[in-house]
Amino acid sequence: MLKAKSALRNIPKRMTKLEDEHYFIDDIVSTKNREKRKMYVREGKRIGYGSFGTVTQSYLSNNSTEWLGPYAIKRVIKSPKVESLELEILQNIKHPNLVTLEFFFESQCITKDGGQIFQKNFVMEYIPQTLSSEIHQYFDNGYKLPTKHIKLYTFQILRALLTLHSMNICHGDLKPSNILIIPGNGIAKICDFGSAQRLGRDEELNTYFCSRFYRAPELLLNSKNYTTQIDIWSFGCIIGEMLKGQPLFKGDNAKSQLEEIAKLLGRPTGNENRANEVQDMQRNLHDQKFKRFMHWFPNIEFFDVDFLLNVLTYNSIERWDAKQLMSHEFFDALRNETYFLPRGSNMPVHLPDLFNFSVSEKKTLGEYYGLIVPPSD
Ligand SMILES: Nc1ncnc2c1ncn2[C@@H]1O[C@H](COP(=O)(O)OP(=O)(O)OP(=O)(O)O)[C@@H](O)[C@H]1O
Repeated sequence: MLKAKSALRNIPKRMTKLEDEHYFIDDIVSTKNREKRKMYVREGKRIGYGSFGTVTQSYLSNNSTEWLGPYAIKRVIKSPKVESLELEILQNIKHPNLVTLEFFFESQCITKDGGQIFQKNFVMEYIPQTLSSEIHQYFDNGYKLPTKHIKLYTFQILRALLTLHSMNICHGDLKPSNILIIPGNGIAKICDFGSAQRLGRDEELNTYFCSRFYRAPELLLNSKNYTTQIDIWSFGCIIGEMLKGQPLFKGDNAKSQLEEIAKLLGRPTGNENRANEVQDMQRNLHDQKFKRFMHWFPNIEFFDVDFLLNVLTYNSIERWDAKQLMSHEFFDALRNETYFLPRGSNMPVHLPDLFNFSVSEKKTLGEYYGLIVPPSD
């Protein structure tokens, strides 16, 4: 893996290197019309160096004088056997809350010991901020993320998950650094489909994926029967992080990760029953779990605690899915008021269009559609 990583720093061989800063490729595919064309590529600063590849801020040109961009180019090693689900998702699922792929191309490079590495290059729209950097911007300066912003970004994450999950695809690595945001207009888009999996096939499922702090209890326990609900758990961890300014559960290994989770949720009894839980909660506000949530997340409303309880649930069947969560009172603030105040601004800005659901989204939402859109829509 180390060898591969150092090889990735080289300019790929099938591209003709013209000058230090740009090179020529003769078969770049546009996702708009699937046509192949010749283009120049100029790679700039490195913006991500993940476990699977590199991401650089880049520009493209038809003539090497006028440059289009910036774009983000993610370069990953191409497996000769496995077809890339990452490319399939980026190419085929167009959604306002999934990062847009503009072009892609293949390349190859030579390692120091003379081996050959084949690579895929995804040329995506460039979105300079992540939810992770946004959380830091606030908390490092002694502020909390405004509740409206939390609701705005999380609603869009759920909208993206609704579409992925309706295709039985789990993202598999949801975390704040994989949520790209545009703070000025409140847009959020999920990126990084490198760990995505299509579930429901009879193949042996991998349980070792997803960054530990965001890994669902069923994955920590090595269950082979997990569902797309593992992303909902990660989603809950993201909200927790937006509220607290740091990862909600920070274990050093799977066992201590489960212990951290138990500090908030209590120990799993093996017989969690959501219906009873709600009854208990309504009957007795001093319910232990509810009290712990209130203690961990002071200053949030009753309904917001209820929302979190529905997300951070051991039993993945009782954990609410994307459409149920989108219909929760937690998001009423987005249905009732159409403005928000971007960071560092005192001019309210119109919320992005959150409810312009496509035909297939409406079909997936079914009876929930009426509960999710604002009354006048
Ligand atoms: N379209 C984009 N625009 C701007 N930045 C991006 C874009 N895509 C990815 N990035 C940045 O690059 C980082 C790494 O990208 P990505 O997660 O896709 O790669 P990875 O190798 O799977 O990384 P990791 O192992 O950290 O998940 C992201 O966390 C994000 O900060």
